[in-house]
Amino acid sequence: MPAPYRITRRIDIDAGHRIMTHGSKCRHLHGHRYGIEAVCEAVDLHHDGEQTDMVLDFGFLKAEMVKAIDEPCDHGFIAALADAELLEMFTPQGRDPAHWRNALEAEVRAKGEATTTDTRLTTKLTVVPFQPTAECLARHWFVKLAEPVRQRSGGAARLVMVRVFETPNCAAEYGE
Ligand SMILES: Nc1nc2c(c(=O)[nH]1)N=C([C@H](O)[C@H](O)COP(=O)(O)OP(=O)(O)OP(=O)(O)O)CN2
Repeated sequence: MPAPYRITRRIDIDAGHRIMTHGSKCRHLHGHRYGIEAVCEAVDLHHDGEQTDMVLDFGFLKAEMVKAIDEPCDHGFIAALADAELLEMFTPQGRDPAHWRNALEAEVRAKGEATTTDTRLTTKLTVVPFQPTAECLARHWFVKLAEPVRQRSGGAARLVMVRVFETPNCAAEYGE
C-alpha cells in the first residue's frame, strides 16, 4: 500500500550544459533555468519534536537540495566526463588537458561528480559520468538526496522521486 502522506519541495537553478550525443540543437552549449522537485512520502507523521505533524520539514528538505544540487551546479556548467573536447575548452591556460581531466575523472569515479573552479575562466564546472540529460540529472540528484532525506526525517520519510524541468514544458522523473 502506498504511504498516504507526500510532500514536494522545489528549487530552481541556472546552469549550462550540452548533450554531445544529441542529433540536433542540444549539442550546442546552452543553459536552462532548471526546476527541481523532490517528492517524499511517509506512512505516518512525526508525533513529537520540531517536525510534529510533518513528513519532513520543508526547510530541512530545501537545505539538503541546496547542498546536493544548488551548491555544485547553480550558475555553473554541467559537463559529461566523456565530452573531451568540451573539457579541453575548460582546461586552465598552460595546463595539460589530459592531466587536468584525469584528476577530475578520479574524483568523478570516487564521488559520482566533480565540481571545480580551477578552470580556464575560473567558472564553476561540474563533471558527471553521464550525458547531462534531464533523466540522468534526475537519477543523479535522487541518489544524492535519498539518504539525507532519511536522516533529516529521523527515518520517517522516504524520497520517492526527483523531477527535473529543463524548460517549463519538458520534465523527466526518476523514482524508486
Ligand atoms: N528526453 C529528453 N529529451 C531531450 C532532452 C533531455 O534531457 N531529455 N534535452 C534536450 C535539450 O537539452 C533541450 O534544451 C530541451 O528540449 P526541447 O524541447 O527541444 O527544447 P525547446 O527549446 O523547444 O523547449 P520549449 O519548452 O518548447 O521552449 C532535448 N531533448
